Amino acid sequence: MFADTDRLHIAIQKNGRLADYSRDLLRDAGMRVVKGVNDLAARVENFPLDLLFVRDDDIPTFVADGVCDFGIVGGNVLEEFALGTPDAKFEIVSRLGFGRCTLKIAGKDGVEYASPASLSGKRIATSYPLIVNRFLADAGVESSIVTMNGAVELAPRLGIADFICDIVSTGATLDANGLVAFDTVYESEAVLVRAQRPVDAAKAAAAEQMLGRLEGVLATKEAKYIMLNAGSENLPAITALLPGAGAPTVLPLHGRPGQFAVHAVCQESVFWETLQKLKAAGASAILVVPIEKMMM
Ligand SMILES: Nc1ncnc2c1ncn2[C@@H]1O[C@H](COP(=O)(O)OP(=O)(O)OP(=O)(O)O)[C@@H](O)[C@H]1O
Ligand SMILES: O=P(O)(O)OC[C@H]1O[C@H](OP(=O)(O)OP(=O)(O)O)[C@H](O)[C@@H]1O
Ligand SMILES: [Mg+2]
Repeated sequence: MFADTDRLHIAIQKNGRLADYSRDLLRDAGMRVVKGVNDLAARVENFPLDLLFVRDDDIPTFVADGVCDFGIVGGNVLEEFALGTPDAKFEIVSRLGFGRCTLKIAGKDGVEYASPASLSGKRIATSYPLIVNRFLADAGVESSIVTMNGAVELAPRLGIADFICDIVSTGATLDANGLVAFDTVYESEAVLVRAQRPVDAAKAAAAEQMLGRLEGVLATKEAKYIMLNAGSENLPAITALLPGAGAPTVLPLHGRPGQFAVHAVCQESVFWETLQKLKAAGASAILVVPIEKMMM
């Protein structure tokens, strides 16, 4: 299957934080995955695409080496790879809005941290030595880095490091280990990464089609169709409140002079607060409906 050069290949995480989101994204783009010959690869039956299920750490290499045309990987993992492989050829096609987390400097509750200078001469445990190195270099600080592949949060308790730099999302893992976050080193989310190498016209066309669909899926995730009624005097204030909407459609309401229906696609999240503001600005009969598919 891997040798089939007519088909696109995408590497996604086999198990872990990004695995389900990655599969869901491809499914939402209409890719019907059939079970593979083993659990390391699978074929899409209605599109020239094969999926490779791998460890997240291997995804940047697969893409940069051209084994895969695309990959879905945490921005943090890709950044660490890029710092260690400056000649690697790849490009980030889009940020995917899931796998959001932050690399943070943390230490035992009570340890002193005022600024990065507090790390001077200290030991920092991390799985992201190159990102941490850059952070230290930017701050003009010298520390020693202890590289660990996992369970980084244990390092201060084990006495092998004074600080850690690890992934934080809710902060529950830090809490559970008696650690406190002091500083932000890197903000991350999952990204779609693409190999930079020439491909034949058919494959290039398939890649563009896939990207168009993925763009549509990402755009519809937040997007909502909003409908409301309002008097003409309130239209300017109301249209200004619609989040990420282009020019809305404004139609006169039958038998109600001076009253209009406003329809718009909002590209950004529509929160309850927005609806309350719209109502206060004179809107009534406000409806917000999800958009299933969109192609711009
Ligand atoms: N708590 C979290 N919340 C949100 N995103 C996270 C969180 N932890 C990790 N991530 C993101 O998901 C990616 C994968 O995390 P995961 O913990 O599944 O990796 P892993 O254990 O190294 O998996 P693998 O077995 O593939 O090597 C991380 O690189 C990061 O981008
Ligand atoms: O701030 P929190 O919401 O607690 O999330 C942070 C934790 O999540 C990740 O680990 P994960 O749970 O994916 O397990 P892993 O260590 O086996 O990768 C990460 O390595 C942190 O330990
Ligand atoms: Mg990993």
